[in-house]
Amino acid sequence: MAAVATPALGSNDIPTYHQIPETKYELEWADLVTLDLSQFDKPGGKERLAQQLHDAIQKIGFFYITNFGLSQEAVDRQFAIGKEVFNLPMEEKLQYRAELEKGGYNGYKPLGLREVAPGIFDNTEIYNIPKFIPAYERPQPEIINQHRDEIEQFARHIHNNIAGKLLVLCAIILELPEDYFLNCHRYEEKSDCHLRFMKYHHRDETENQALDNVWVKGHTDFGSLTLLFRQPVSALQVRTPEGNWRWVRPYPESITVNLADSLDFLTNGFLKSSIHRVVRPPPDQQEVDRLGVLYFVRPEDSTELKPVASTVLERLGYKKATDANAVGITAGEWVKARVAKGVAKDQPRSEVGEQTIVGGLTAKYYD
Ligand SMILES: O=C(O)CCC(=O)C(=O)O
Ligand SMILES: [Fe+2]
Repeated sequence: MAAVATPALGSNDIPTYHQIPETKYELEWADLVTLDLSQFDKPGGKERLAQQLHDAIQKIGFFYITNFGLSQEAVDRQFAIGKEVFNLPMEEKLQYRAELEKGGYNGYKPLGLREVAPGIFDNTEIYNIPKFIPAYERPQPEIINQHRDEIEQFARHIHNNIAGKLLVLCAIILELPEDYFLNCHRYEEKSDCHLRFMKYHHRDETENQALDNVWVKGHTDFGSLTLLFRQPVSALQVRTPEGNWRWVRPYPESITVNLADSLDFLTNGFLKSSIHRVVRPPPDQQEVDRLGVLYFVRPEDSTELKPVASTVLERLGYKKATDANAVGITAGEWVKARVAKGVAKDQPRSEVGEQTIVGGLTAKYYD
């Protein structure tokens, strides 16, 4: 019998991840600013980046960052690990199911948990990995345990060296002490920050039509910042202030970043939580399952979501709390309530509009 050639893999090795080509279609792309983080430590660099970020958020709370200190190889390793996680047998993945109904989100979220249109269920599988601190130790699949050091290094780098820089830029914009937001985003403290592997299963024509091609309705994210590592399948769209949807182009070697609810609350709407959605990819990418690697940055659980005292907010008229209901609610409560509402059976997620979350606060969903 002829021997079957197998690649020489060590026990911890996994296949190299190859990204597919970008779409050939010319879509209506969003015009996003790129922040080159290699400028951060140069003289005057932080201030220039803060100015750029300030301009970006006036238009749209989405931007790219480059030169963030992780090689493409390191990023691709995370895609490779994520792919292996989703390739595990369903019964194994279900052993790590997240307690979504109780507002817990760490672990596995199976495909099709939410009915997004009558008889049609969501097309995402998610695996969330919390911070690597004792409070969040939990059983993980072997594939994660085997690569734990690599994943932890990756996550800590994102948190401390990428998100940390962006939080400093936010403080500079608000003329606050540079470490202002760092003090409520400490890695060792409890918070809902997590690294996420996410897989969108492609849909057939009938499903796409029933959904008007919208896979995830327009929404804002819950935390402070969301970081999306570049992947080539075009599907993410941002909503412009004029209410138009524009595609986010997969910019080479970049991370796409958006601002989220908690920063919006903390700045009384000055740092705007950006509205985005996920739609059917263009025809040349329709048959692929879209794998994502994301990092969600959220304030420490105990952070009260009340507006900060900033002279900039005062000057620009953002001082008065317009949404008094956010005062007294903590970041931890907000996120848990939003997660739990997101899976609750009685919530018409399929509809556009406002959803009550906690203490009179609402979340809006867009077409
Ligand atoms: O997959 C994407 O590009 C965006 C995902 C997203 O909006 C989310 O998970 O909140
Ligand atoms: Fe989102």
